Amino acid sequence: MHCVDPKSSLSYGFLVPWIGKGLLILSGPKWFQHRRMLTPGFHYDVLKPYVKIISKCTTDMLDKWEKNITKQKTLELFQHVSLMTLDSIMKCAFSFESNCQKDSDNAYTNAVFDLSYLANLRLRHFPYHNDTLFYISPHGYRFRKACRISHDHTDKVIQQRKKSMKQENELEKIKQKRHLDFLDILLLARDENGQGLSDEDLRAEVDTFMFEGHDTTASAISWILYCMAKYPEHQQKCRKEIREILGDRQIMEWEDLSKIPYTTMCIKEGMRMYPPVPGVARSLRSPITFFDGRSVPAGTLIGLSIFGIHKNANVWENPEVYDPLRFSPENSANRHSHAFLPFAAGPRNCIGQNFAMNEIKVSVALTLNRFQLSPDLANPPKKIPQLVLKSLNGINIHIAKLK
Ligand code: HEM
Repeated sequence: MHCVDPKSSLSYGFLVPWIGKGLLILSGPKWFQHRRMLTPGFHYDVLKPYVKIISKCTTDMLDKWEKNITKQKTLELFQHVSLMTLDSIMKCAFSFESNCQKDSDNAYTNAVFDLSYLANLRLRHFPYHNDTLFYISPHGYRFRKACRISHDHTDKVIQQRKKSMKQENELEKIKQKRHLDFLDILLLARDENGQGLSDEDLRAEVDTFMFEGHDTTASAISWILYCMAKYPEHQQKCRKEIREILGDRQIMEWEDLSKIPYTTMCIKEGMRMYPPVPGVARSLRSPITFFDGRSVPAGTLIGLSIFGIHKNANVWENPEVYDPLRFSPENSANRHSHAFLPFAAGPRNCIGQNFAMNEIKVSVALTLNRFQLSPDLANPPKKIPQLVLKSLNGINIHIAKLK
């Protein structure tokens, strides 16, 4: 089961000083052991109560928008949505009240922005592959500073929980008070020898989930809302569907998630055109031969462009056209299972994909229920592939409050 191609140490190694050797980076038996240990953290019973939490986090974001409407003409989505997804991953996975949506300038999200920019810069700038050269450079200095901010943030979350667990001391008491969250699962996890996670492993997992759990979904939601702004006819259809199930309600419930098929198709088409994780890399364990006879030897570093796969004109007719009906059951039936890969595939696929889809559905539905979105034609986004897909000039739209 754990005989999968390892992550390329060149591309992922630059992330280690930041997110440590957590699930995203690990390979071999240790990855397998962690994956098995963490999978229960994404069980349906665990995810169910998160829908209300995410609804509340989205509502807090939308309330802020409503207040800002008169002050500013355009809204840069990514910064608002990042704070919302950070708020919700902290509340859901770590039961941590950060109030991060209250400050417009959050040290952790700013640090994540810097870290993903700098890790990507390092990968593309050959002299920076050398540790010493990188660390003595101004970029290396900024990277270390941002790492410290990020680690301080995660340490605070871990320490607070360890303290409260000591006080409560009994699992049953915790269970009665609230759902077992991801951090409980990490702290209570034991291997076959009864051994828990070391402090280093624990922090790596918290850092990994804190980052993976908010930056990716922020990218997904921002680009999907941008598509909604750009294609008003689809926006309107989604709104109609959403209002039919919500009625007078302002929050989404678990049962609603499966009742918005058109919106779900629009979400998928948004992720096809703007894949939040634009590519992955592997080091080949064994040689592969392609259908045309060409082959690549073992040990080769492979970069796989999810962005490119989603634009493959042999699979997607007119790939630059936004057409949610590509994802109707009829149109999807005969498509290759690996033609659409926002969450990758196989044993190293995204462990958080159900969490992510729920969060995207809730936030898109509640946003469209309350606001009319239109594009800022003077300032269209300029895509930049970092660890997640971002825009050089932000993702700007106009919003208007609906009755
Ligand atoms: C729209 C949102 C998301 C997208 C598009 C996405 C995409 C991906 C992709 C493409 C991978 C494979 C990476 C690789 O092979 O290098 C991955 C892995 C991973 N994702 Fe996500 N992800 C999302 C949300 C999340 C969330 C919400 C979490 C956690 C709560 C999460 C946690 C992880 C972890 C831990 C891995 C590594 C899994 C392993 O290797 O066993 N992701 N994700």
